[in-house]
Amino acid sequence: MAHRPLIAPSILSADFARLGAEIEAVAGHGETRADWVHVDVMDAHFVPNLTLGLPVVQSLLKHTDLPLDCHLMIEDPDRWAIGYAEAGAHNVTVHAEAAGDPVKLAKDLRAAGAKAGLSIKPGTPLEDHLDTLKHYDTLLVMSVEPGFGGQSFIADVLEKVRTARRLVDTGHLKLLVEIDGGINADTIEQAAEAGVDCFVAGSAVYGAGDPGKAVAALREQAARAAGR
Ligand SMILES: O=C(CO)[C@H](O)[C@H](O)COP(=O)(O)O
Repeated sequence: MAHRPLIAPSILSADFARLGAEIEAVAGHGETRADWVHVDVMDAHFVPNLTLGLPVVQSLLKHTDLPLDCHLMIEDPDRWAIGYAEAGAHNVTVHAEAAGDPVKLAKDLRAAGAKAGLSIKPGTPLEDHLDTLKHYDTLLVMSVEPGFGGQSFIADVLEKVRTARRLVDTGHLKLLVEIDGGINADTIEQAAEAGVDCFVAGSAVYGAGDPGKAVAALREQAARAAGR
């Protein structure tokens, strides 16, 4: 992995009444600028929480030039995901546990101009999806049970990261490995050492006094741990 670590602040931990300003806070210049903004779409069915949907994403896209990394924690993503791609989201990630035909969906998302991601919950084995990973641009490994920010990092999922990393580095796969849940100054190094490319961080960024500085610090820590 030659590129610098990507940091994607999760607006799940932002003030929802000030989303535009909260994204501005990580849209500065240089090291304080986030690489992507992670948008958690939750429907209160696939996960026990309700956040935001396509109309809010459409508004955010008008407000920022940062790439939106839309993580759909919803039932029936086969029906809803394409709208996010058509709206202009950079990545649209669906859950392996929720999608009926995730490979067809990935093809449709790419045809609509987005990067296609597959996400797996902590208890979902990567082995069940190895044959189809070539169809995706990102693999989002959940390191907490999806639904809420501020949970503790589940280190067991790093074995899935290591497996994916090996397959990418040996040329068997071409995707970015992303991790989401419990990423902070105490956990980011082990994730970086395991081979993560993109780190989603909610409370570690929006719970910090200066979200931009938190982005820079996390990126530097990950780069050091990964030897970049
Ligand atoms: O998808 C998520 C939860 O389902 C969030 O993106 C994630 O938990 C980020 O929050 P934190 O960094 O505080 O764990």
